[in-house]
Amino acid sequence: MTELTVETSASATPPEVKPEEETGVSAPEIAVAAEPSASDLVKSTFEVHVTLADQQQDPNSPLYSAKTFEELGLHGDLLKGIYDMGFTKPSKIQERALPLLLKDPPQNMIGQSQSGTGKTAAFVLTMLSRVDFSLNKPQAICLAPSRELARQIMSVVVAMGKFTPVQTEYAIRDNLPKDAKNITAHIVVGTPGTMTDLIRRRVIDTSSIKVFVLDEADNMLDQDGLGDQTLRVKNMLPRKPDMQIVLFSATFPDNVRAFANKIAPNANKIELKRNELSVESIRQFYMDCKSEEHKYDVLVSLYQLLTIGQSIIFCQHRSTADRISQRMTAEGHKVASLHGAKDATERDAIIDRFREGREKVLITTNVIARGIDIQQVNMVVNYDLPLLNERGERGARVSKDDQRPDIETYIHRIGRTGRFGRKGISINFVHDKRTWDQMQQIEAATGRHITRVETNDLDAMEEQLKKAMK
Ligand SMILES: Nc1ncnc2c1ncn2[C@@H]1O[C@H](COP(=O)(O)OP(=O)(O)OP(=O)(O)O)[C@@H](O)[C@H]1O
Repeated sequence: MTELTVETSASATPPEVKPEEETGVSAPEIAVAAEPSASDLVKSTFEVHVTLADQQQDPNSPLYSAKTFEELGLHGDLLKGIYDMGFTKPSKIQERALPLLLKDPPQNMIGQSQSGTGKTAAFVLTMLSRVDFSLNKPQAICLAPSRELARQIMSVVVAMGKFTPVQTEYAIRDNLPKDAKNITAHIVVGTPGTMTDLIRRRVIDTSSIKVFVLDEADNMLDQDGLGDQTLRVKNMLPRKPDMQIVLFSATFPDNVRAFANKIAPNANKIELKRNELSVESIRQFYMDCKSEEHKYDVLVSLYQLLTIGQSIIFCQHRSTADRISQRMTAEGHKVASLHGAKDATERDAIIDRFREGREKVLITTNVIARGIDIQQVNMVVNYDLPLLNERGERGARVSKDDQRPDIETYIHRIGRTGRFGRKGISINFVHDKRTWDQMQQIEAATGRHITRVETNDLDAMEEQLKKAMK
């Protein structure tokens, strides 16, 4: 391996790995308490349960925990990429997941960790370290639920693989010419519909694929949403024993977990406790609005606060996102709006401008509720709470009478702030008994308190929220 001289500012005191008392799960399992580290931005404490596929092995063994990137046996070019990105030591999830992901023979992984804790680097490193760069064929496929997230994942592949000869290609809509032939890139990142299309048309030859990654896996396997297409991709991959299937998300609701176990059999598992699904560094608030119309006035009164850092406003429908962004723009406020009805080029331009900080306020739908990592976002507003329809489906139209909040989407939405230990605030707008009840259900399910913010006294409101942002 190439020798590296690495400057690190970290004086990491590795947290102790503590054996867990009886957990009630048949396979070996431990709890790892993540302790605050002065040199690290990850200050939250949370527990993960590690369950090894091989029940003869001890998950408590140092073999399954890496306090440094060096001890993972990565190629020097990859280590260089990691340090070039400014990472000095593995985050909690990386510490636990990477030894399992990189082990030979390859094993499947179902990994859960809170939003903004570094799951992407874990699966990107897995793909990069398994690819044979001398073979010009696709060897790793990664699927994500939106083009925005696929593009972001690709930027991590490119940054981390900067010192390697890795070649990459997108499988996202309107990216390749219609007559594109035979992709020779090593790693292909995309959305399930376009990936299916490219494999079917034999533009992607899957015979050498050895790593299959699903980011936001619960969403990708959601049988009412992307599940069918994801399954189609999976079924077109070669059936070989060393195929590594890697599923990651911050949420794995019970109904998806069973399906995940089928898709990734005999997987090593890292799981979060049910009431530790969202990070502590996100302070959650709500505002009592008098009516649907009053929600707009309250949003406008927040404008100064929204632009202190950057903020994302989530609406249930594209039409609402368009309506409020047009109205705010007409009234002289600078806001951008992004949703799935816009064309690909426009979507790319909008998210890129927001990423560069050229737009401060982004009004959007669930399309970017998951995965998007923009560290300057310190505020998320749920203009509408995320809802499921009466059949428990997300993404489909929800009528006024539907009652159930979409807890998973809520957790992902607020996770757009408070990235990697940074502070962030989220504000829910409630305006009647129905939305109040929905918020109560969210509070109960996530186990995190949601504090009321004064809407009548603007100065008091600003003071309260500014304090929480510091
Ligand atoms: N070891 C590390 N050291 C420093 N920063 C890191 C490290 N690992 C990841 N990060 C940074 O942490 C941020 C969040 O990481 P990432 O986007 O992978 O989170 P995630 O767990 O996938 O979140 P989500 O569930 O929202 O998708 C990124 O900006 C990433 O660059």
